[in-house]
Amino acid sequence: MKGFIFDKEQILFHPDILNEIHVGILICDRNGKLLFINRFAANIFDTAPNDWIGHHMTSIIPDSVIYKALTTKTPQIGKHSKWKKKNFIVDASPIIVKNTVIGAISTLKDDQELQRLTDAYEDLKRYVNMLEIKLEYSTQLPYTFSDFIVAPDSPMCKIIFKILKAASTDIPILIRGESGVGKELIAIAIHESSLKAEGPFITVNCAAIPESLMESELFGYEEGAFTGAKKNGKKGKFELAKGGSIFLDEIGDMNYNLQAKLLRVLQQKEMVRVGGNDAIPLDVRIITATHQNLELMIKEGKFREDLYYRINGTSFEIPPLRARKMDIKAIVQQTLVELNNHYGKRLTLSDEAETLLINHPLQGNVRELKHALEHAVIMCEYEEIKTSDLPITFIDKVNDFGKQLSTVPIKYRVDPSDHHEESNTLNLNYHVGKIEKKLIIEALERSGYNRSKAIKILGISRQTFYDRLKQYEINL
Ligand SMILES: Nc1ncnc2c1ncn2[C@@H]1O[C@H](COP(=O)(O)OP(=O)(O)OP(=O)(O)O)[C@@H](O)[C@H]1O
Repeated sequence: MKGFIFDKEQILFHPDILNEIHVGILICDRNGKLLFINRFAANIFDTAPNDWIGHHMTSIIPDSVIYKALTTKTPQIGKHSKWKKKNFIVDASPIIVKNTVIGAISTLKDDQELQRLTDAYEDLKRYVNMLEIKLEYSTQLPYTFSDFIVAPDSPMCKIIFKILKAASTDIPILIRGESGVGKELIAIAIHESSLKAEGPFITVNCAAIPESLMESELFGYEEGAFTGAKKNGKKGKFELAKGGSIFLDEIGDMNYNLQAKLLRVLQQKEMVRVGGNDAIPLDVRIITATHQNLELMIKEGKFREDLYYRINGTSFEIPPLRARKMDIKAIVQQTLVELNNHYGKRLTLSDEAETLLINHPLQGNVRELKHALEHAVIMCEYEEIKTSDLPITFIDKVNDFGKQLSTVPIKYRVDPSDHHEESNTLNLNYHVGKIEKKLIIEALERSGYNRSKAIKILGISRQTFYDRLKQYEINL
């Protein structure tokens, strides 16, 4: 036990009680002599406690707040104070017994500590805010849609409720909408809230699988069905999805002849493996998606009308992200929290960057938005994401889209020629590489990061495409 004489009384306590806390404490007597200083305060003042105890406050800290509280007999709250370039906040109060001031006490908080606490508080507030948003619509939306971020006042909420009604039946569902709006995410949620939730969820991207392989991919094959066929044959996606759901993504890209085979399978509720004879019963929920106008394709003779009616028990159109700006905000907010956690950062978004995101055409929808944000989080070197941290091509698109947009100041546009490294070189590979990379990124963005479409746009083979992604470190 240690202590001090206070107003002729010996006061004893264990010093750790006041030394372990992250707030400085000073106590002085009725004459202004320092009686006690805890470790935190001593650190702020860069002194050893014993060097100061017994000295008059005015001799150690001229204009000290504690002395002012003592002499004016009035509490001094939230006073900013400075000591050798260190800023801190001081609260001080006289100690009054039986109407007589017998001393004073003050607390000191390091301004940096205050900053740290404010930052932590802001982080926590953002997190709570995000949880509140989640909670608000999670009371309305079922857990199966927990990954699907929507604002509480989003038009998507109504659509989701309708989807859920359909999900609980066996009816085939067609999901429509631009690339990247979340059709696959919705298909997963439909499966999870369906009667077949316990079974597998199998995805087939009808645009990505070469036509020649599609039939065996879907329906499987028997041993010896064709050259290169595996021993014992192979199960198709429909067989793999048994008891669960099959999600036929980009159904509009399915070859016309195969459409007829698919229709037969759906009508007869059974299928036969390529090169086989035995009928295998079909026990799957059918969910399809497309970004194409199937009705127009039917008129143009590119999509079978009978298949259209078979897959379209009911259909839902997911609006593009630019048509539901409240969702952009909600997605940005939550994605930033997730990215900060992932990259160990504590970044916030500047107003300019937020304005740009909200006014962006976002042709690649949520996928494009998330990619742009991740790029910005990785590139950002300070505490706030600026417009210039977003990908150049992304900024260019908003400028092209809305030249009238006064909200995106021209100063935020980054000119690629600003990067002078090696710009004087005539090395052909260097320049060809730069152009190739730019074209690949452009194709990816135009296709809403749909690889198959990007490959088509670029007119290169899948292998070359993936080789280039690796070579230019383009992460998808
Ligand atoms: N509302 C949302 N909340 C959170 N993430 C979303 C949302 N919508 C889409 N995403 C994310 O955006 C990306 C694209 O979503 P998804 O693949 O489901 O879109 P899609 O419409 O099926 O695209 P495509 O037609 O190109 O296949 C995924 O990473 C998905 O998780």
